[in-house]
Amino acid sequence: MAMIDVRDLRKVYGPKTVVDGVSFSVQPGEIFGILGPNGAGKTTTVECIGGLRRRDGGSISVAGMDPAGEGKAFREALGIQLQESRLPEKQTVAEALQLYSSFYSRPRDWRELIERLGLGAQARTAFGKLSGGQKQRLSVALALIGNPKVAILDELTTGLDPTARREVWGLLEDLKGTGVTLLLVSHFMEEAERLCDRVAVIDRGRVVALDTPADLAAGVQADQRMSFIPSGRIDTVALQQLPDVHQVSSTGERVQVTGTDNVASAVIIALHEHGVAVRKLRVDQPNLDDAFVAITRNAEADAAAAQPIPDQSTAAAALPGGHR
Ligand SMILES: Nc1ncnc2c1ncn2[C@@H]1O[C@H](COP(=O)(O)OP(=O)(O)OP(=O)(O)O)[C@@H](O)[C@H]1O
Repeated sequence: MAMIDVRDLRKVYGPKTVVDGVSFSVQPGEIFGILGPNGAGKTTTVECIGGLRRRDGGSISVAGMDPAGEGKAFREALGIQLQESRLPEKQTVAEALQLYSSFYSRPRDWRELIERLGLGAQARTAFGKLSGGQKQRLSVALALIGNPKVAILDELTTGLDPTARREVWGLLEDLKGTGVTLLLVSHFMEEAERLCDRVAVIDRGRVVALDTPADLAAGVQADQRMSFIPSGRIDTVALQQLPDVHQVSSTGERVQVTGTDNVASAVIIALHEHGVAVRKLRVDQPNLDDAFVAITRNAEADAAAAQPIPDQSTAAAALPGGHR
């Protein structure tokens, strides 16, 4: 049975439908990512799943429970880290964690948790004195303190420096083996690629792609990119004419070439034939970042194509002095 099952979820604010038929299910122990542009409906979706917002349509099941009928068993099963967490300014890290521990029947050891999250030295620091990154780490700790079956982490590492980000990723990788199911909202493709078993891309309130990060990246019709420093002068016009090459450019002594899957070997062989070696070679395959850009660009084009063509007579009539 799925740990999270969302069917045809809808959420409306006034005249605006911000979640428009979202469906997906997450298996026990899976790390599932939700990606999407700003305002796509990601937070609204996970807040409905977490029982923090009332849905307007569809069904949700989390560990077999409906968040709309939320009770103690539901709160025990779920940990939520939200984009902005606010605690009393004077409450210390230790006090907050002890208080949150008391809400659960099987809490984690908070001392071990803050050590893992690099917050050990701040145990006696008041919330108001923590840096943005430290507040973020504390909010992750508060989401995990109850040993939840499901944790929802919304923009988990936003505001963290690269080292802290990697520490948090390490903690989640450790958690993965323990069977907890993680629902992760992220803007970082590297984070999703590294942590998530599968991701859903949400755009304008709809799921526009759902797959493993590797399969989403493999599905992108993007050029392969290579760059290198040639050992001698090269004829960029001749390079541009190779059948596998789409574009050649250069920055300083480094030459960038894009083209088909075969572009790297085609360029290396062609240059070798002219006695030029390729140094400091970099070849980039399309990644989740490319997939995200392609998927959301396609979704935008589909949405534009679906716009009704304005009725010319009405449009003209609406103009000052328009024909009636
Ligand atoms: N309480 C609210 N009342 C009215 N509109 C809202 C409310 N909360 C969110 N919205 C709107 O719903 C849409 C989706 O917002 P949501 O926060 O779910 O997007 P998101 O994908 O999480 O965005 P971001 O990546 O910027 O955090 C946005 O247009 C937002 O302005």
